[in-house]
Amino acid sequence: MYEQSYSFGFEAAHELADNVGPGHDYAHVHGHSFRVTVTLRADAPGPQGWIEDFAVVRAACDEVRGVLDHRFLNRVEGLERPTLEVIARWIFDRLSPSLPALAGVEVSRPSLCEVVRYWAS
Ligand SMILES: Nc1nc2c(c(=O)[nH]1)N=C([C@H](O)[C@H](O)COP(=O)(O)OP(=O)(O)OP(=O)(O)O)CN2
Ligand SMILES: [Zn+2]
Repeated sequence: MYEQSYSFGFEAAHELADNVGPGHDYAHVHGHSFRVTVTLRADAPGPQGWIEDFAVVRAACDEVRGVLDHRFLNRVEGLERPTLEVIARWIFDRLSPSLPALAGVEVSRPSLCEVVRYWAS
């Protein structure tokens, strides 16, 4: 089994007012630095000797980063409730058409030691 990973970061704001009571810290608009790691998996490399060209992975991730970086996530379609869990699944669904070997997406806030992983079952 082979795995290939690529990471990128983005900065964004959000609020989670629907998850908590009024006045709770999460209900106020606030920002985080997010770190994303996407993992591709294959039993064996393809005929070119790789799972996927890193340039292809980077280009797909750049497109996603462009939608998320310096944005208010609640206003991004599909991210109306922007928890790490929802963000991980949103990124997976956005990348999987162009990265067929995509196995999972990890989204973390390194400064808070908080990590969520979504894996295709
Ligand atoms: N399972 C999850 N739990 C929480 C999520 C999440 O996405 N998945 N998100 C949050 C909020 O985004 C919250 O803002 C996270 O911050 P928190 O852990 O409370 O840390 P602080 O904001 O207190 O850290 P600072 O040092 O003040 O930035 C909560 N839970
Ligand atoms: Zn938050």
